Amino acid sequence: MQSNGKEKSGPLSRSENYVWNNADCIGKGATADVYMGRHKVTGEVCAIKLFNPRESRTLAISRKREIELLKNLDHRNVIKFVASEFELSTGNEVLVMPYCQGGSLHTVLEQPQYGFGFPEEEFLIFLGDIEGGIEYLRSTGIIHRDIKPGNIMRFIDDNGRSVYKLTDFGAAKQLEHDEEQFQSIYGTEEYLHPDMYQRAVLREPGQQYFDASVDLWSLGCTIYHVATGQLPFQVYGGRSNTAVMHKITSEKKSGVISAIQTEPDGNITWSTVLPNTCLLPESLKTLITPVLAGLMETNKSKAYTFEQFFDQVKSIVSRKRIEIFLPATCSYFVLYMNGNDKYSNIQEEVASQTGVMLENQLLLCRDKDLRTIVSTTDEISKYPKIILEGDICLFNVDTLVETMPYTLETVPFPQFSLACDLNEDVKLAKRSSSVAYYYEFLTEKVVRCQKRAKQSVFYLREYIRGLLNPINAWLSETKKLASESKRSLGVVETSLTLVGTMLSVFKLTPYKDSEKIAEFANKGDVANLKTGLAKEDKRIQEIDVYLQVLLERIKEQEENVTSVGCQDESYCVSTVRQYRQTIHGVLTTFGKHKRYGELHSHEVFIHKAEMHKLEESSLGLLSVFQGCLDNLKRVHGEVKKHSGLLLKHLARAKKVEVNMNCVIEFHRELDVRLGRLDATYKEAATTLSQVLERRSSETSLSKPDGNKFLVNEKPSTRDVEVTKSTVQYGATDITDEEQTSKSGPKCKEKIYCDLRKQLNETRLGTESVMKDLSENKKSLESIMLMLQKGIGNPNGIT
Ligand SMILES: Nc1ncnc2c1ncn2[C@@H]1O[C@H](COP(=O)(O)OP(=O)(O)OP(=O)(O)O)[C@@H](O)[C@H]1O
Repeated sequence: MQSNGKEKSGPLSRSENYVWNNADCIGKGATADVYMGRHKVTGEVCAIKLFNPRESRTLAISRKREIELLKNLDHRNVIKFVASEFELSTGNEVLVMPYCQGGSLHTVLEQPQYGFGFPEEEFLIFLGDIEGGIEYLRSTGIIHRDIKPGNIMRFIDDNGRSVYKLTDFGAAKQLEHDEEQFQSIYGTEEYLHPDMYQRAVLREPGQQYFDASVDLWSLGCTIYHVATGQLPFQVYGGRSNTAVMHKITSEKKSGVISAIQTEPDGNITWSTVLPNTCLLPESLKTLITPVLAGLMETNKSKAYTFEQFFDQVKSIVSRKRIEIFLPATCSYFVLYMNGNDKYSNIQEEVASQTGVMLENQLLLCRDKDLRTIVSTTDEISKYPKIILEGDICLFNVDTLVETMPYTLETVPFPQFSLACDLNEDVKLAKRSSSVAYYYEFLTEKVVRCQKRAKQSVFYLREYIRGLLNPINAWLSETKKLASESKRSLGVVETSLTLVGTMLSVFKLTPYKDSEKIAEFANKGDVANLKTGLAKEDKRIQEIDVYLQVLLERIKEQEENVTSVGCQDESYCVSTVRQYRQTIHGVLTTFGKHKRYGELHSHEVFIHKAEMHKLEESSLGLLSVFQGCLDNLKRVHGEVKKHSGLLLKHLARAKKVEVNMNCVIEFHRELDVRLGRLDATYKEAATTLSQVLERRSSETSLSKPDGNKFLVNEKPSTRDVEVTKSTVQYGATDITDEEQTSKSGPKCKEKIYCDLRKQLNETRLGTESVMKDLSENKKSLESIMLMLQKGIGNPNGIT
């Protein structure tokens, strides 16, 4: 029948409070037609289920049961009962429900864009909703008995988000208790438990009683359908091939989640995994596969219980999703982590998904080491949004690892034909449209991977710069620190030498460590520190040269990656989208032609032209996609080269960091030892000062002959040597001989006074040095802090 181009409004039907147009039929089921209607007063849109007037006794029972059950149900994932009324003109009962704009899941899955299943986000919404609905039914003791996409509605909420709702409770049953069994058979072939299939479809005696678990099998088939866009069990010849269908479902091994026969009496391809064309990330597939296997399981001891199903699904949908880009393969992968997992769990999951060992993992969130953003003890649920929303890259710091770009599962377009078979052509156009949607998805992915791959090189470079730039700044600080330390060491050395000499000259035996101090001051630690300081000076020079060369090399590499690959990524995607829309347009035309039934010559001409367009567009789309894929390979090559070089630079940067840490460690140690020397000095100086003071007073009180002191405190030969060679007492050089000759008390008093003055001055000198030292200590601490902040891992190489 050909359209005359005029749309006619159908006759109106009414119930007490609702009105609907008979042309607005939105669905037809075995027992009823469903219309879009409105409330007579409020105008609110609703779905009116008009039950078949010529219903059998069984159908009448099922209608009553559906209405009674629905009245008592109230859950966001179960269709709501609004009213039950009677059509005014016929007296037929109608059930009024909220209108679900998205139609049934069956209609949704029929759309070409879902030809390969739901994308990740929508799939998770569906999974959570169906679990919620079934768990609610279970809590009210109801089994649905006809779970399938046709009985799940897609409601679109105010935010545009899908809410899936179970509907059609015509086959549902209220059980008295959990284990209750029943005999009646309901359900839809493709989703039917094999035992029920045997009775309902094969009409064989088989099992007499069934329990609530039949819903689980149907649920498994439905989830599989949503995840892949196809039924799990497909036999050649479809519904008519009932024997093989029953055979595969009842004889399949545990773990098998799909079985396909493509030729008459042909082999069956069993599979324990989801197909490669499935759009879900590998990690989600891994989580969902055991659930599917547990649901579609005939062996009761291995089959999932409702509780297992609820627990598993709740755990899956509540997981935290972390997307990580892997420049080595130019692909990304997704982690599904528990909220209470920690950083180490991420590392383990990354290792299991990529094979990159824990110690070789460098996880960058943009240009920062992930560990500088989150603490290793933080729970993932507390992670900032930036981490859960992407922009994380994984580098393998083991640069020797060879990598390949990842491969994508391609799907062929169907064979085009000019035979003008209207039924077949619609199928062909529909398949082409699905394939076009699939390539659109892949193109977006490929283009995104190129972009992220280039970004990852940029981020890696910035990360290395982030390590090196502060070192550069610290270097000049450290140089200042080194010269300060040198000065301090000089002053401390002089002070200690002075004190040591005084101790020796005056043979202050009551001061027990005098010998030790003198030796320590003149030969020991100070000398070591001086040598160490000179060595560190040299090391600083070397770091400086190395660092400047490294920064220069990193700069040279800049900009090289951005020039490869698709230059205008959005253009590639929009071109593919345009081709896909054209293909979809052909499907619409072919659908119209099919409805016409037969075509006149001009329409045949149009039909053929459209078929030609279909072929052209498919080829055009494939060529754009192929171009993007080739570009991805080029980008991979460049990224591999550049990230390889940068990772070598990173290893060098880590060496610089280690050397820098040594320098800082040395200064820290120097600081401690100078402090120790100061303490020694102070102790000695105090004792000396006291002794000198005492002697000064004793001398002024004593007789002119003060030899007593000198006899007792004559310096040893070694001390005299030291005194001769190294010490100046103020303006006058004092030697042993001179001391003996200038032995009058006045002279001695003066000497003691001078010495105390000198000591005091030295003491003030060292105090200011110590002040400098404490300043140095502060800048040392701030360098350490910067180092920790900048490098994030003060323990050296990861
Ligand atoms: N609330 C609704 N909003 C929008 N469309 C609806 C709604 N309820 C039902 N439909 C559409 O009507 C179709 C038939 O509805 P329903 O499944 O309730 O009828 P049925 O006769 O019980 O079906 P079955 O053949 O499964 O027994 C659905 O597949 C769906 O496309």
